[in-house]
Amino acid sequence: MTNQKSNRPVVLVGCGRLGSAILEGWLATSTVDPGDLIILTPSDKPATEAARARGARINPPLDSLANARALVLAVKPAKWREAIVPTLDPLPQDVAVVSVMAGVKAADIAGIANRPVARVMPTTAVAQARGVASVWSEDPEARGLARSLFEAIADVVDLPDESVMDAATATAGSAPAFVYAFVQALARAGEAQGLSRDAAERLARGALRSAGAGAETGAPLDELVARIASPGGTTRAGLDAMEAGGDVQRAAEAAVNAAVARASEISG
Ligand SMILES: NC(=O)C1=CN([C@@H]2O[C@H](COP(=O)(O)OP(=O)(O)OC[C@H]3O[C@@H](n4cnc5c(N)ncnc54)[C@H](O)[C@@H]3O)[C@@H](O)[C@H]2O)C=CC1
Ligand SMILES: O=C(O)[C@@H]1CCC=N1
Repeated sequence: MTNQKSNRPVVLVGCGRLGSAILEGWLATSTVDPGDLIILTPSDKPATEAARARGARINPPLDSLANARALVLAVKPAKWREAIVPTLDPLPQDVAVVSVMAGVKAADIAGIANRPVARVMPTTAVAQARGVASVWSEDPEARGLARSLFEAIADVVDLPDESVMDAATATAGSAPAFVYAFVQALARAGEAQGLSRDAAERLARGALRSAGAGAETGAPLDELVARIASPGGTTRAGLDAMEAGGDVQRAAEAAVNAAVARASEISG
């Protein structure tokens, strides 16, 4: 049955840092059969080559898009119009446009694409099938399709309303960078206490990995803290110092609020 939904192509537009990560995750988890994958990209990347070797079509003639079921838009917010316009003529009317772009509103995309739109905000750990992805669409079919593309590579969080997508972008899409920045600050503090730079960075990176392993158990965050912080011990002393001036909460709020504000600027 050639017209079965699952056999219809998925088109990935843009194969940069996030597009490549999504592609790697799909290939690793067989979310999309490589034979059903079309990638539109101006620049070949290692992930694109790996996909080509497994049967994906890279920049085929645009009439190949005629039976597509989803078009995943993974370009920069400033580039999406020029990227999507050439695909609109061949794309079928029932294709879902799945945008992973920060800030760009579904209504703006629908206004040009004239197709159902879903928004997804993943982290790049989708490459290792360990991401998290917020999903929203007012169209139940597009939401379901977006979920199906991400649930094998991410913990999918359904958002009730598009208005919280910018908050989700700050709290997850951007947040691994915030966490890395904090871990880098920890390494610098350890260095200031006498560790070599190399040892401080390896230890801080290992701490991040250890924290990630704890997070993956699903235990509540305050319980994870309590497991490490012995009463009267070193961790409790460190936590008390961190919490005393409210600096950590302030830094988190500053980062999240600035990222949300930037998303609103992008959406215009
Ligand atoms: N990098 C990240 O951690 C995350 C990024 N995002 C979103 O993903 C989108 C892409 O971000 P990155 O991958 O970081 O950027 P990037 O700059 O690494 O990738 C963008 C890609 O789009 C390609 N491109 C440009 N014009 C094109 C066109 N007309 N047709 C097809 N491809 C075209 C470029 O060649 C480039 O490889 C952005 O909208 C961003 O908001 C969302 C969540 C996380
Ligand atoms: O920095 C950005 O704009 C994108 C969106 C979330 C992560 N990277």
